[in-house]
Amino acid sequence: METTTPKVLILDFGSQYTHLLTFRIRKLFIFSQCISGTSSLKTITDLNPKVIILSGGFHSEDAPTLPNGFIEYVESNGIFVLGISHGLQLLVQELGGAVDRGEKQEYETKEIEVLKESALYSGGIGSKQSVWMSHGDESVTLPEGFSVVAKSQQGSVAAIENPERRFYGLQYHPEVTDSPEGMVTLSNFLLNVCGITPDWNLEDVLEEEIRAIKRVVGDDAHVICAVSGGVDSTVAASMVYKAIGDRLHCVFVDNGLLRYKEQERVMELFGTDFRLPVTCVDAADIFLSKLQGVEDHETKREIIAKEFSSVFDNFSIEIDKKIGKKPAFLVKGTSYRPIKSSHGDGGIPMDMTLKLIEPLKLLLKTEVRELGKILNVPEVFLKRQPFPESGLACPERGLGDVTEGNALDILRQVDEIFLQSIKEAGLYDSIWQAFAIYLPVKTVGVQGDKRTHSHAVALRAVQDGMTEDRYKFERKFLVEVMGKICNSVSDVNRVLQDIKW
Ligand SMILES: Nc1ncnc2c1ncn2[C@@H]1O[C@H](COP(=O)(O)OP(=O)(O)OP(=O)(O)O)[C@@H](O)[C@H]1O
Repeated sequence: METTTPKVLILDFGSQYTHLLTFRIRKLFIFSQCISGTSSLKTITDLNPKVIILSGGFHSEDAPTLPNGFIEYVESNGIFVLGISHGLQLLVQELGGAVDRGEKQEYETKEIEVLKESALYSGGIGSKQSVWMSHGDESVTLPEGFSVVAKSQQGSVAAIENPERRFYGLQYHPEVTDSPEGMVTLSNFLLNVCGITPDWNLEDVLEEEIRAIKRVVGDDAHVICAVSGGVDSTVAASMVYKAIGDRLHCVFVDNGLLRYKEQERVMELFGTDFRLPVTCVDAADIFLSKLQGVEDHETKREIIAKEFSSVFDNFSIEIDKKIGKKPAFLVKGTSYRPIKSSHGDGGIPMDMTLKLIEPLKLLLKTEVRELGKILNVPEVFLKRQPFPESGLACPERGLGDVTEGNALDILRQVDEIFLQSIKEAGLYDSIWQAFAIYLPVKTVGVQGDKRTHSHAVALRAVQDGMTEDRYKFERKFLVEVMGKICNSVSDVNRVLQDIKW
């Protein structure tokens, strides 16, 4: 079975829920993949999907449209198409219908009524249901051959279909929990309407990836795996180890941008909890000297990527000296991540002589964790919260020149107090990612009985990596942590809470 060819291809037109949709469909044991709504027809046809979902998004004059020849391609290949929200309107327009800036703008939970029998609403869905609507435009004229399957309370179109031509549309978001019967509707569509067999599972993914790694690497070549101590690279390393055994050489780089005592902690984890062959390269001085005085995020990223590349190239030369065989490949653990991720990096591109292998790049972090369980990776790795490749210099953690004064020291101490307090309160496993942010500004405060002119820092915690919702701490917890930070980290007199939406 092909486990990495998507049966469902989602064209992303910018909705905040698109990645949730990808995840929810995979939870139905159907492999779905999301690509940009501006992708070319060739990119789409190369992926050879059985179903295409046009995601929601924002309507504007220059919003992307479907590529030329899209309708001819899907119809001549028997591909089913489902438009969701903005995607429904795109479909309507593309097929000759009309969409207008509606009077009935709906951004809330609404009741819809199913008006006719449809395979979309079989399996015990009531004729009335609550759904999450999020749209300003509405379809005023449907293309020929379409019928309205459901309407909202306000009388606007909620679901449409043209079964003969395999086109369907939902004006609401079935993937969010505010549409309680949405997942049954999606499952009806994929299983009953499109006839997809729900047979995707991570055991098969693992087997297929191991076969692919063996095929690419061959019987002789050696491989470097860049491990950060995080979930993804540990799982990737375990997977590659299973495929090629001792021809794998793992490297952990201390780039001077790691968290408090991270080098010792990670090396201890690899030494005691999980015996992978890991070498630690201390490159802190070189990374920090290159970053000196740099404030621009993009420049920081480029410098970090370049230095990582040269560390990996040098490591392969060292291995060559030791065993007389130069590794030809570099494995990275990069997993699939929502574009608007709080993670910060989005994967740093590398320029190296080594050929890159990213065996997890189509899997979501929750899926990587599942895969890790199958591979018996210890829980202590699997439960670790994500930490970006550019570390404390990531644009969301260290603003401005992170080498200035004691910025990194401050950031490490504040981050450590925050994370330890979260662990002591038993909250670590309920939070997707929590971290401190260094702000390059000084504020006036009163500490003890003297006025101080010290740094402000911020704290951020994300509840869920998919929706990016913030974690809602109890006020008492925050007051205590903030007090602890101001009392024990010299040079900090103000702590803010980051509640970025
Ligand atoms: N300090 C480091 N030393 C060696 N490799 C690293 C280091 N930091 C990141 N990497 C490599 O870069 C990849 C991408 O890092 P990033 O943190 O952005 O993504 P990730 O998918 O969360 O990975 P992980 O869960 O392994 O940290 C990692 O999977 C790993 O292969």
